This record gives sequence, C-alpha cells and structure tokens, in this order.
Amino acid sequence: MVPPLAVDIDGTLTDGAGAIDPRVFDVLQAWASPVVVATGKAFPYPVALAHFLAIERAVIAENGGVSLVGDDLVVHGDRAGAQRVADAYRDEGYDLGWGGIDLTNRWRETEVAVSRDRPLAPLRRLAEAEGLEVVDTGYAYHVKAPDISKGRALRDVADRLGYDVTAFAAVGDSRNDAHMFEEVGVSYAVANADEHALGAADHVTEASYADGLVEAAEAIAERSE
Ligand SMILES: O=C(O)COP(=O)(O)O
Ligand SMILES: [Mg+2]
Repeated sequence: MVPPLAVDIDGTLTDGAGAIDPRVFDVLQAWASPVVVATGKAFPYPVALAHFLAIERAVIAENGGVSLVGDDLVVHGDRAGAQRVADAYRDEGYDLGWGGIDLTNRWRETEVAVSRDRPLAPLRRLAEAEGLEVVDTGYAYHVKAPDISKGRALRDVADRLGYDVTAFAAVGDSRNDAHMFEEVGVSYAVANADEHALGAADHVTEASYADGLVEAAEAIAERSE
C-alpha cells in the first residue's frame, strides 16, 4: 500500500509558468491512500483543487493557518496582527503589489501575503514589531505567526485522518515545505526547490516542477512495494 501523501502546489504540481500539469491529476486521483494538498495559498485554492480532482477533502492552506479534513475545519489564530502589518506597510507608502483586485488576500484568514516585487526590509521590520515573521516561498512574502507551519498542520491533519505523521511522504519546493519535510517519514524536494527545501528533504528529484512530482510519486510508490 502506498503511504499517505502531502503535496505542495506552487512549484510542485505546476510547471515553470504556474499552470498545473495535467499529469498530476492522474497521479493524485490514482493514489491509493489519502492525499493532503498543503499550500501557502488561501483556503479556496486547495479546496477547489481537491473538489475538481474529486478526491477526499484533506487540505492545508495559508502555510498551516487553515486546515480541513472532510467537514472538520480548523483555523489557527486570526488575521488581525498580519493585517496591522499590512496597514502600517501601506501607511509607509507601499502597496501589497496585487493590483486593483487582491485575490491573493481576499479569502486569507490568518496571514497576509505581499508580492515579491515589493520592498522586503520594511515589511520584515513591521512584522517583527508585531511578533510575526515574513516567509519568502519564492511565490510571495507571507506575513504570519512563527508557530504556524505546514509541518505542524500536517501533524494535526494526519491525526484527524487516523495516521501518524511519520507514515506520510511529502513533496515540495520551498522554505514553507521544510517543516513538513522534517515531520514526515520520507520527503522529496523537486529539483527547482529553494535551498531550505533542498536542505530539509531526504531526496531530491532529477526533474523539476511537476516532472519532479511525477518522479517522486513513482519513487514513493516503488519504495512501498
Ligand atoms: O502561496 C505561496 O506563496 C506558495 O504556495 P505553495 O505553498 O503552494 O507553493
Ligand atoms: Mg511551493
């Protein structure tokens, strides 16, 4: 039996242009154990992905701030501190960088994300004054509570699914996956991963992006034979 699988979205299920590679649908739909979609994106994104994959709903969003297993929703903390940071950042003359309609933060409940083309130093300073951190995923700067992570959330989600977190395999590409890699039994960074994910992973795939996910899934399935 294959192990339960935790997969990141951006940089792992996608190609270099950000599109989900259609081969990923086959891999995740055919996976014979639970699949947890674990992302830094806002909650609707992984929920929609699980919905259109027609797989069981087991998702982690906002880098662990929000998780859902079936109908069991857990929200860790709230957005108030991160919102104060975003407001102070705006007061200093910076915008969050998402244009007129900010769909990145519209449904975000526990953190605020800022575009990576915006200045990082003032954001860090304001976050630290609130006791928060800024995590650079390679896709956005996330202003979040330091004790929230995909790793902590996966421990909790694994428990709710009836597994020990060490039974899981995980695949990801960036700093926000590193805590998850430390929790699981076996972890794979795709070849395009950042130094934090590469350093934390047990294995690194030869291929990048979704090609790396397909390669990792094959390796994980082989190990379980
Ligand atoms: O939202 C981000 O910045 C990155 O998203 P990911 O965790 O799915 O890669
Ligand atoms: Mg990613």
